Amino acid sequence: MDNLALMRLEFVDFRNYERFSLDDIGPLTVLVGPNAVGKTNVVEGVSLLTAQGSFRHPLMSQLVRQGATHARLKALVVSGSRRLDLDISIAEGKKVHRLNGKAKPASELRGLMPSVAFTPDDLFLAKKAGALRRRALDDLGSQLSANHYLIRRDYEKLLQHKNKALKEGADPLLVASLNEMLATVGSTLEAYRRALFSRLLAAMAERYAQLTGGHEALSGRYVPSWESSEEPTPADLPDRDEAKARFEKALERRLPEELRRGRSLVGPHADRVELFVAGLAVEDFASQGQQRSVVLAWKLAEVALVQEILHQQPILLLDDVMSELDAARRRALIDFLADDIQTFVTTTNLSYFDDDLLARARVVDLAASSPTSPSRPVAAKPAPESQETAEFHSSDV
Ligand SMILES: Nc1ncnc2c1ncn2[C@@H]1O[C@H](COP(=O)(O)OP(=O)(O)OP(=O)(O)O)[C@@H](O)[C@H]1O
Repeated sequence: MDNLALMRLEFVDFRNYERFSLDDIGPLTVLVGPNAVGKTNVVEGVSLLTAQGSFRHPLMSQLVRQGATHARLKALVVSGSRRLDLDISIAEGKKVHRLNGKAKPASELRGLMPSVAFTPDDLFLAKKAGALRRRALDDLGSQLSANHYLIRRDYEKLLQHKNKALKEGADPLLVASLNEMLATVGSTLEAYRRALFSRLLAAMAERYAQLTGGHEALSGRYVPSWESSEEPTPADLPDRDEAKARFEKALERRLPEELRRGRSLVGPHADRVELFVAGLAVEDFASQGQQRSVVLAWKLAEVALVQEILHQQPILLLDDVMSELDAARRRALIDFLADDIQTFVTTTNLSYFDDDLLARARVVDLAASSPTSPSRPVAAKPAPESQETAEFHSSDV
């Protein structure tokens, strides 16, 4: 396994930071501070530099500090004698990625230094079988395979084009010709998603069993929008050619309805990613605790898949999730951190962490160096020896 490590971070005019830098980053960094100090912004910066995208899916302009014209993010990543300088500049709605000073398309950089983020919003992964689960699959797939990223991007462009045409009451012949392209691109995207979901599900089921003592089984299926959710199990899904043929038929069948309603009704944007605990749909039947275990299993499975497919340890970004988990699930997550996965954790309160973990962590108090909230001690636990502050200047917002 290749173990690239993030050694240095630097932001200029990114989110609330005029300047932020962190050096000599170790295996475990705990970013602590009160609400709105900029904890999520730091892990978002790491996500942009590593996953080449943000788990918040913001507009480009939102990343640039209010009042500034452009933002710059830099990271130094090292593995033995290998050294990578990653750099992103954002200005006028454009993002330029550089590797060792050379501009590169983001699609070439994905997977180089992958990361897995776990944020409170991920808890919604357990609540609905639609958009969020599809997006989580595509975000993971985009880091694991440049093709997944490109095919998803092409599909979204085509879909936008088709929706615009439908809205403007375009000629059915134009829509039919767009459908031809959609069938090819859409069935490929679906094939990527289905293959990825089947691997993710296997890893999730294993982790779910570990988290719950094996008392109940987690299962799931990927249901294409052209399929009835009542019938098939994943094993029954057809091969790629047959799937494309069925998708084409559904596009043809539903064209009159699409023309009438002015939007696209069938395709991977409407597929369902279904999950069941003991045979019952997670979003409808699972308890809050079961839903949290499902999400934790999903995230741990993402880490496992990155290791398995890219032979690379991902960086783990845990944004304010400790407060969302109960003691048992917190323990499970902390035990997982014992592995050699470079991790950033944000929290408002260090009491969620035990002494063992704090002893091996570097605790960075983001409030201590802020000009708007001058040095204050971190609450709840005595500051460990390694506690320090980051060098930064936040804006007045
Ligand atoms: N483009 C921007 N320019 C200036 N400030 C911004 C920009 N984007 C976000 N902010 C500000 O950054 C601040 C910190 O946000 P962040 O989400 O990192 O907080 P946090 O420390 O994670 O807080 P919480 O504990 O409440 O989640 C917020 O007050 C937000 O308004």
